[in-house]
Amino acid sequence: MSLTVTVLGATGSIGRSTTDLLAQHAGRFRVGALVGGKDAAALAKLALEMRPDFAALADESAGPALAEALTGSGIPNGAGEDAVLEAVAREADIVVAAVSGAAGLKPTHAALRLGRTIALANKESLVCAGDAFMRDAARYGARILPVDSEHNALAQAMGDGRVSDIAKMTLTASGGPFRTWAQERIAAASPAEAAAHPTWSMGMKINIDSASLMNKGLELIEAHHLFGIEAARLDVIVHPQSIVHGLIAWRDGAVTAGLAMPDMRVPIAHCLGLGDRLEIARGRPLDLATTGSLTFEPADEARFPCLRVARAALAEGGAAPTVMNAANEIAVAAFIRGAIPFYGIAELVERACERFAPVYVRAPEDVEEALAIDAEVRAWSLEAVPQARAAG
Ligand SMILES: NC(=O)C1=CN([C@@H]2O[C@H](COP(=O)(O)OP(=O)(O)OC[C@H]3O[C@@H](n4cnc5c(N)ncnc54)[C@H](OP(=O)(O)O)[C@@H]3O)[C@@H](O)[C@H]2O)C=CC1
Ligand SMILES: CC(=O)[C@@H](O)[C@H](O)COP(=O)(O)O
Ligand SMILES: [Mn+2]
Repeated sequence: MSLTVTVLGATGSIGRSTTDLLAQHAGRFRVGALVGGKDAAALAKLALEMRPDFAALADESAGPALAEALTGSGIPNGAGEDAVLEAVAREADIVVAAVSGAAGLKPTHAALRLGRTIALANKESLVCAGDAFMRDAARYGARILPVDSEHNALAQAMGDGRVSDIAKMTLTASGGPFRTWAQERIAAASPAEAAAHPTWSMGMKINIDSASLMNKGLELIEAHHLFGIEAARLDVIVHPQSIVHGLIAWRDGAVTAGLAMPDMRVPIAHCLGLGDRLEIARGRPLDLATTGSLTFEPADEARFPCLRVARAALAEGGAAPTVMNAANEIAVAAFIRGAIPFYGIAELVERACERFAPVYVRAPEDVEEALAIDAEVRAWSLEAVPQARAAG
């Protein structure tokens, strides 16, 4: 019997890698709902290829374009928040959560409340509302499978080991496009330069996060929630080849690691396989002899202050990660549209963390509270953008 897979963020980078795998293994999977943000043409094209049970866009105003593009196809569709929730409510064995940003939290949490198996790429859900999210996953019997390459590699490296036996869990970072750049050059970097990731093909927001190393900061917080491990036993190391994705040093000195070519279909296939290993057509097998050297170096928090800010938010706990994530999303969007320089991102995020630290001390009790804090910090950060520009 085939498994039904719903994809949130279907038209994005992770969404496309997922539907590529679903198409390759059409006998094993059927497509439940496909959900996108606002790109009606892209979702309609994908829906015509994949024949889902339902297609939905978050942006209500894009609904008529989607409906028109799917006229005569027989594919039910809709737009707006209710349509997205209707998509989530459709029967599914696996929900791939691949919306970008905290916008993914509500639909992913709705799937979680239905007790679904969730292949989670949307790390911002965990950064925004990690405690409540993981608590509700347990409460509603939802299984969370990590898609993020480092966390998936770490889950595989864990085997049946115990978290209490871990001495150190290390996430690798490619170092991003500015790994070897001097601080002055980074300060003047353009959005196009920041988006030129050296090893992975990804969406715009995560590309900028990788360039600032905020992505690795988000991932430390993600690992804390996924594995239930505290900050003191979490580490980051720069590994420019992106072949080793995560390492676990055990208390007896043994180290297990997860390796693969930098292709997101590998961790996605691991999640979709639910214990079976799926073949990936057109995948490049890892060949260490031709790869040559695997190199490692420490992360430089002076040139990449976002990593320092994220570590501080993780150490502080409470609502600090919620605040940090919201400010970062506004700052990244401001950088992309040219409103602030690259280091304006770290500056704005740090100011937001300082501003809100005394206001929100404890962790959000539920997802609704997390989203309320998120909205308040976004509004404040938007107001602060011109000041950040002057300061930068
Ligand atoms: N790309 C990668 O290799 C990796 C990504 N991740 C994580 O996965 C997530 C997705 O990343 P990526 O695929 O790169 O992002 P993309 O920007 O490529 O895709 C984002 C997707 O989300 C959709 N979307 C945007 N806003 C909404 C909304 N409000 N409701 C529903 N859908 C929405 C977009 O639709 P539309 O285009 O119509 O707006 C698009 O389908 C992120 O959290 C990222 O950190 C983690 C590891 C690796
Ligand atoms: C593919 C993936 O998992 C990304 O999150 C990746 O980690 C980004 O590369 P960086 O290591 O440069 O952040
Ligand atoms: Mn990652």
